[in-house]
Amino acid sequence: MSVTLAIPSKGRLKEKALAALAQGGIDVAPAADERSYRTVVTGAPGLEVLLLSASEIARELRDGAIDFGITGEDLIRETMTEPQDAVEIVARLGFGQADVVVAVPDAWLDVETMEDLGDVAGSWRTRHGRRLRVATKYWRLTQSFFTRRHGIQSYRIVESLGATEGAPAAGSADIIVDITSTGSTLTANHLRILSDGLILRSQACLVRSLVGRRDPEDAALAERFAARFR
Ligand SMILES: Nc1ncnc2c1ncn2[C@@H]1O[C@H](COP(=O)(O)OP(=O)(O)OP(=O)(O)O)[C@@H](O)[C@H]1O
Ligand SMILES: O=P(O)(O)OC[C@H]1O[C@H](OP(=O)(O)OP(=O)(O)O)[C@H](O)[C@@H]1O
Repeated sequence: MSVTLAIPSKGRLKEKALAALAQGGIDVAPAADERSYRTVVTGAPGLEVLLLSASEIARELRDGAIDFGITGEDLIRETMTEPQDAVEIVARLGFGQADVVVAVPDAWLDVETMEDLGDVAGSWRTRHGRRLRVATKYWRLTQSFFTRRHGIQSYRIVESLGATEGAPAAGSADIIVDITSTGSTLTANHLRILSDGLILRSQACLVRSLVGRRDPEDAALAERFAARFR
């Protein structure tokens, strides 16, 4: 009988995820072999805690390869088309707060709103001979916000794997969609958030996978674990 929970193996969410579990009476210590991604858990019989990267946790929840995960809501929504069919957000944990936003160069004085951006995107091709380029690692969230929510059709996503805020200055994109918390990276790169450019307010969540069948004893154990954090 066992239930699996994955928590971030590194990065800004790791220590706070461990603290959130400790607050719920669950202590997680590294395995004897420090390079192992397994852990030693006390305070929750039958719970196995694994260390994975934050984005990997979202994928494993989607695929039903783990029962629970702690990761950012942005990664959950970016990884799944219909998150409500694949996962349940058991609890928002109050750390890892950051916003996914649309930001344009400061110099674009006439572009304040998504509607303004739609106008610019519409005429971009005629003026520049190519579509408006959006640098992001959030292509699913970007498409859904630009196309479905705001009816903007003419743009191209340039996939960015890091330092997204640098893309406009580097000339590899015109605008960006990225995560921000204090706003200092945007400011340092002379970028400004559109007034209605907030795509998602994200924070770290305890998430349960709804995918795959489990035996009744494991399901009961999973339910008791979820209830501790609801
Ligand atoms: N500046 C920030 N402040 C707070 N939370 C942030 C910030 N930037 C990113 N996050 C959140 O942290 C999570 C990603 O964590 P982290 O950056 O530690 O992972 P990562 O190491 O980049 O993950 P992976 O290796 O899986 O790509 C995301 O859910 C994101 O919303
Ligand atoms: O609004 P701010 O407080 O400036 O934070 C935003 C920055 O934080 C994250 O990057 P991070 O520093 O984690 O580097 P990363 O791109 O390697 O994740 C994110 O990708 C932004 O670039």
